[in-house]
Amino acid sequence: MPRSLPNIVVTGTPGVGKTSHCEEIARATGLEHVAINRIVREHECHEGWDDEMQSWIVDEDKLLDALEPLADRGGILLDWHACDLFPKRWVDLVVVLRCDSSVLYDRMAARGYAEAKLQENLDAEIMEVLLEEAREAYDEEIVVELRSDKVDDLDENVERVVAWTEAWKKDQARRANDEGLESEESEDSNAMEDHGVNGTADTNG
Ligand SMILES: Nc1ncnc2c1ncn2[C@@H]1O[C@H](COP(=O)(O)OP(=O)(O)OP(=O)(O)O)[C@@H](O)[C@H]1O
Repeated sequence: MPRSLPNIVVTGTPGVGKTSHCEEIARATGLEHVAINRIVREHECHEGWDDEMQSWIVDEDKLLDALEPLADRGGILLDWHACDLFPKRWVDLVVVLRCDSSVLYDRMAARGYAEAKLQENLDAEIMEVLLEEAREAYDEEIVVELRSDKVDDLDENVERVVAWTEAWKKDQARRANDEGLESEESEDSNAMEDHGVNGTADTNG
């Protein structure tokens, strides 16, 4: 069953602005912000807490099971610092947020991140780990890289995603309409055949 609302993955290194973006996009589009950390906690899709990295050790199978009904329904913003576990069929757009490393350092330091986590995240941002992961997992044309260094970037990015969402919805509605017309046409032609209008079978009988 085709979805009438898109699913969007918003990904990037911790601190790049995924939550801020998802909250604004959700407000502007009505899509549902699905913070994976919350789902992991609420549905217990984990094998415990990693103290050093200050994050859950995620059980991906359980997580995907918990997300599947939402993804099938459509209209969700998946907010997480990884993306390649989400099946391709769920995903219509992947937004990879990028941030200047000194800006990111300041954001993480302000949050009091442990040194190990801070360093690993900075390295990941510099090495473009998330961008690479997204490009390997999904078709090139659905992966967009957006800067998130300043508030103006955030506003601009939200506007772009809102415009994309509107265009996607229109396109999907047009397709559904075209398919509906096609199936009506084929029903009509079957009906005509059934009644011998189009065929030759009945003409002699
Ligand atoms: N484009 C931006 N310009 C200025 N500040 C920003 C921008 N994006 C995010 N911030 C700020 O950076 C901090 C981290 O943002 P946010 O929580 O949205 O990041 P995140 O990627 O969701 O992090 P995490 O993965 O740890 O949840 C917040 O204080 C937020 O206000």
